[in-house]
Amino acid sequence: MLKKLEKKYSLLDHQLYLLHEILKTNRKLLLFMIMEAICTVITPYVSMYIPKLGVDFVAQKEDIHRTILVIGSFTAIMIVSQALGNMASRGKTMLLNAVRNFYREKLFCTTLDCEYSHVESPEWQDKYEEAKQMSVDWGPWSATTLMLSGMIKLFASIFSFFLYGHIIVSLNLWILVLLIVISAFNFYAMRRAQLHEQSRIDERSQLQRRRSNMLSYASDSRMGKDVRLYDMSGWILQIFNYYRELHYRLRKDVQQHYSYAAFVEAATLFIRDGISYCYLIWATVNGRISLGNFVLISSAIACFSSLITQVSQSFGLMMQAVPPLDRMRAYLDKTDTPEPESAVEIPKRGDGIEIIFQNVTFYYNPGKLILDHLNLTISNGEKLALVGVNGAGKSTLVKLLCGLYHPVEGRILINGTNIRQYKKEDLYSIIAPVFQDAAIFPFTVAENVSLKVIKDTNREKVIKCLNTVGLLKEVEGFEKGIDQMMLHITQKDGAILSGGQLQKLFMARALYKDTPIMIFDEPTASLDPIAESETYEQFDRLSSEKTTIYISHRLASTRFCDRIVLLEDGRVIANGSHKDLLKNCESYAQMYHLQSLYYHKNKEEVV
Ligand SMILES: Nc1ncnc2c1ncn2[C@@H]1O[C@H](COP(=O)(O)OP(=O)(O)OP(=O)(O)O)[C@@H](O)[C@H]1O
Repeated sequence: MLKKLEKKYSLLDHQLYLLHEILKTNRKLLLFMIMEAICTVITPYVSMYIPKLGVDFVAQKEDIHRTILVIGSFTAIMIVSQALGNMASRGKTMLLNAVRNFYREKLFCTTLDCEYSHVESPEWQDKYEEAKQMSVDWGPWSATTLMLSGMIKLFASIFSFFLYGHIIVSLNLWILVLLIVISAFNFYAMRRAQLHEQSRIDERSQLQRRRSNMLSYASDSRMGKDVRLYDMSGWILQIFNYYRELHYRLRKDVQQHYSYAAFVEAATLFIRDGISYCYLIWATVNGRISLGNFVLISSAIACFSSLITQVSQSFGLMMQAVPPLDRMRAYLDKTDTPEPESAVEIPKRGDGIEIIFQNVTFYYNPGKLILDHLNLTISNGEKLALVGVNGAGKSTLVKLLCGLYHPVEGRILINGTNIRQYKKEDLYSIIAPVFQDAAIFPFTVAENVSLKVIKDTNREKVIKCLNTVGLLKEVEGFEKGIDQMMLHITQKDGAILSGGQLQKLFMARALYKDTPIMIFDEPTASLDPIAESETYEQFDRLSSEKTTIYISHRLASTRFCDRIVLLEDGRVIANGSHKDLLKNCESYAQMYHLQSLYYHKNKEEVV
């Protein structure tokens, strides 16, 4: 899957890709780009002729009116071209910003929609950050901008090459050949420096990411407590300075290569200009060319030389944009598992639900088996508890059921159909999970329960769900009740809930969704054992007809379930009611009695 992110495209392929997108979404930009390129060619070309004409007219004692008219016209053309060029350049800069925003949004939407396994994959996240930062987040140095700006310069340079070349050939073809050969040396030296910079670009972006991560620690509330209480600021600063030093050394090394290129350029400039100007002076003194042409050709030689530098710079910038664009496009290419071609209809309300895990094997990384040929059937309306030590695979099992990951072997069936035969959204629509690490969004309390925009939120239902989980009283205490914004980090008056209250809110969310399958993956860990037990039993009463999976480490809280499944090493090692397991499963009984010693309020509570 990650191999797809390594896909490589050619420079031309990227250029055509960007042009194609611009043609579809941003034609004005294409117009500005063409206009800027044309003006970039015309302005210096016309301005080069003005001194030549001036010298020619003076030498030929031309009529003053004609002189003014001709030179005035050339000057006017130059000014208009310059103005149009500036206008096009400003428009282009604004629209290049729009291009970056367009791709930023595309990357964002791809990430919002991609398979969940990607979201949990650090490699994938890294690739996303890389693609985003280098392609759109670096302003004018972003790959999308570098490529498009480079194209304008290259286009203008190719045209100018023929125009200036034509002027120089009128002096001597060999001077043009000399200029090209010597410029080729420059080009080579510059390319070497650019290739060296490219070879270190991954290292540079990694360092920049690490540095910006370190910077974010200063304002990250999750880290703020530990940073202060464990006196970590000196340590963090030390690491930050270490990255800064590495970054500085890297930049110095890259700069050194550019310095060699600059030295080659200076040396070749001396030889190139020395030979061309000597020949030019010789030709002028011997009457082979006029004084006006001397002025024109000397300007053409100077422009030709800077043209070569410009070509190598634009080429280098475009080449620099290739790897980030490779990553951006590979990221944007659909890498998700395709939806089934002919999806099966999802069970309707009232159809009943039966879940079967059939020989399910799963691992995140080959070599560490998480579920090992697991078989489990959950019948309609059953209340099932999944228990087991940390890392036994309980959360993984429910992630598989939700379709967030897929079994490596075996199948999961809902009402006899492999869940991969259902459309993703359809499957999601029949499951209401509450995970340990659920998130609060910077919306109102009501929206955080319904997870819908306020106009589509059923306020009565929100209030009912909050009441059921025992959170209504707290919410009514907020100034704006269920319309109070949440997250005080992003909202000045954002509501702050305690860990336990947040978990109640997540449960209200699942109740609001009102689906035939409910999953509670330790959402009550922040509640005290008695509150957890009471909450679960209340849920049981409310969701009597639903198929429900409870995950908990507190065995007393799941006693009420129809069946308890004990997971160990990715397999079901015991399976039965609380009483059965106490009688027949030694490890369950041992765990239960150990916990009871801590939790029981009086002797009678321990079975
Ligand atoms: N995204 C992931 N990538 C790689 N390994 C993972 C990932 N998520 C979980 N694991 C590993 O899979 C194993 C099972 O994790 P899982 O969360 O399913 O266990 P659990 O029984 O729910 O544990 P706990 O009771 O601590 O919540 C653990 O060893 C964990 O490190």
